[in-house]
Amino acid sequence: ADSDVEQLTKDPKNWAMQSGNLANHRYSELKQITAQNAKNLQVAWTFSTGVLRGHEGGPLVVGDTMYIHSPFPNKVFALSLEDQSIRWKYEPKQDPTVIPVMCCDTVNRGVAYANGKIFLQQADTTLVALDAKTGAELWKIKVGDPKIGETTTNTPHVFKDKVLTGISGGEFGVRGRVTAHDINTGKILWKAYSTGPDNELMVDPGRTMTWTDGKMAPIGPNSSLKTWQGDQWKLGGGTTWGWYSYDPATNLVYYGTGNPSTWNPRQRPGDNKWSMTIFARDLDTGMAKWVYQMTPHDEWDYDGVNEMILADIKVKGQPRKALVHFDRNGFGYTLDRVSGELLVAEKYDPKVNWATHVDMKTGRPQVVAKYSTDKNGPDVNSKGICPSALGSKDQQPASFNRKTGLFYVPTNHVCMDYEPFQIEYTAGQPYVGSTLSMYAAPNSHGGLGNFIAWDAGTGKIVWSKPEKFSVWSGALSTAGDVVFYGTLEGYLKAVDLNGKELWKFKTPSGIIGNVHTWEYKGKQYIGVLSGIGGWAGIGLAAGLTKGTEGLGAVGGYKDLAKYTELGGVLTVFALPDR
Ligand SMILES: O=C(O)c1cc(C(=O)O)c2c(n1)C(=O)C(=O)c1cc(C(=O)O)[nH]c1-2
Repeated sequence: ADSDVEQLTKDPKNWAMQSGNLANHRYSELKQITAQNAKNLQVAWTFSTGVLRGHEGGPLVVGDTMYIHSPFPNKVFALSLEDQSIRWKYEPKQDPTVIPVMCCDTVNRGVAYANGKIFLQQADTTLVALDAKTGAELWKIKVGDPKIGETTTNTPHVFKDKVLTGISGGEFGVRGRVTAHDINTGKILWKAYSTGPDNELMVDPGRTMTWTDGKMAPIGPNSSLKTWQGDQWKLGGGTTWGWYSYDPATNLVYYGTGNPSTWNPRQRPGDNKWSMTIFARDLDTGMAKWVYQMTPHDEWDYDGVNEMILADIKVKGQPRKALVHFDRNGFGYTLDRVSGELLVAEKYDPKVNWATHVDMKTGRPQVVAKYSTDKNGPDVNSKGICPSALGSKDQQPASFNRKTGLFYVPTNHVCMDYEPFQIEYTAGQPYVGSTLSMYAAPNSHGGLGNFIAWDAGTGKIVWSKPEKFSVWSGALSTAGDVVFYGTLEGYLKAVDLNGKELWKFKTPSGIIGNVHTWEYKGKQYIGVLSGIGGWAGIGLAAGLTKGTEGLGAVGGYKDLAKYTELGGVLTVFALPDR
């Protein structure tokens, strides 16, 4: 039977999934807080998680209870919304040797809820189900092995009667996959890899389709194996640490795969399928209906895992069941989510220079030779590549506003120098093979970020608001015509539908969490986790100082230390009582 999660997300008083609903909208129908009164927002209450390092994701609200998570050691708190008392607290025991095999800070993107259970995906790859009333463990299962660099950071995704887990470790030669579990027992129902033989990919060579020559065509046999040398696919990456979505009408689940391992592209000739790919799979069987590879043979670390947003919008004048995806590679993609057809692929940061455009017939980006780190070769520093390896956007999810039909997108405005080198694989050791430095996009406003509004039907930027740092926080838009996002300095900001700043508040630490909203006893609240970290904040989070450390992020974001310090705190806002 289906779980209650879909029903719970239909009541805007709840915030029952990390992204608000199955379609990853990050949009709320609540409208007590409006563009007119947002300037009056005040702090209602705060809560410290007691954990330092980066706080991604956000709490869930179901009924009168809030569920708050933390980064490693992955604590979970159930708070009463009545008096903020702690109903229960859960803290798993985990071996801290997992910390050094997490590429981009000890982040966790939050818990999931369904049928009276809380699902937590721990850093050490344990998926645990807790009783939402008591915090008691109901079952747990380990989905990976940190000894070979496998960790988990993404939220578990509950769709219907299943909970889906991903895997991280593209920087350690981990072989990506998605695993579907029974929500009642944790039992594995299917497991689908990103690379390898057809049966392990869970594809049907004759029926799994992809965009070829301006139309959909079957992928054919050995579609992944053919695109790797020897058995390199076994260490091939394509990890699955992003934000998935699900469409009940088609029963398809959508997610993206990350970079191929290693970052030295000369070592892995071929298209490296199906890394950097959007998968559409039948939720019940796990079989792929269609796939689309955004960045064949990646040479820049443009992981394809960013959120898959399902939106019914007009594309070039025609109503479409679309999937919208802001890829790390700097292109905003609009696809038909039923068939997989490519509809729009345009740059959502005008500084993107590694490719001139996406060829709409082949679906392939047209790479500029000067920025090809493979052509330039190992031990050559390819300079001035935009975007940097963090992409024009990383994991920070955008909001789809069902009223305006537009997307509000937190972005990076960062370029890089990238120097690949030969690397040998050693299990559990970094398998990166590149030295990076990062800096604000040259000849622009000097900042490292923009917060933009995007029209996915035409592929055009509607407005762009410059930011000093990358916007590493998930956005929220509401029926009150307000858009919220957090900044790395620590401001929570409210802007109107034209991007005009209405209000801001400096929270205790830099924000990489996602803004969310709920209603309790007739009052609308806005909440956000602060706690600097993630890849952009890794210098502060892990105490690194050398510019090229943190894969180049330490140098790029060194000025953050002038604005903020570590510490995980939830800050909750509301309008004053009249
Ligand atoms: O390839 C991977 O498995 C993997 C995992 C993660 C992660 O799990 O956090 C990140 C990345 N890659 C990555 O490329 C990246 O830019 C990144 C940023 C962050 C973050 O939380 O700020 N995580 C990750």
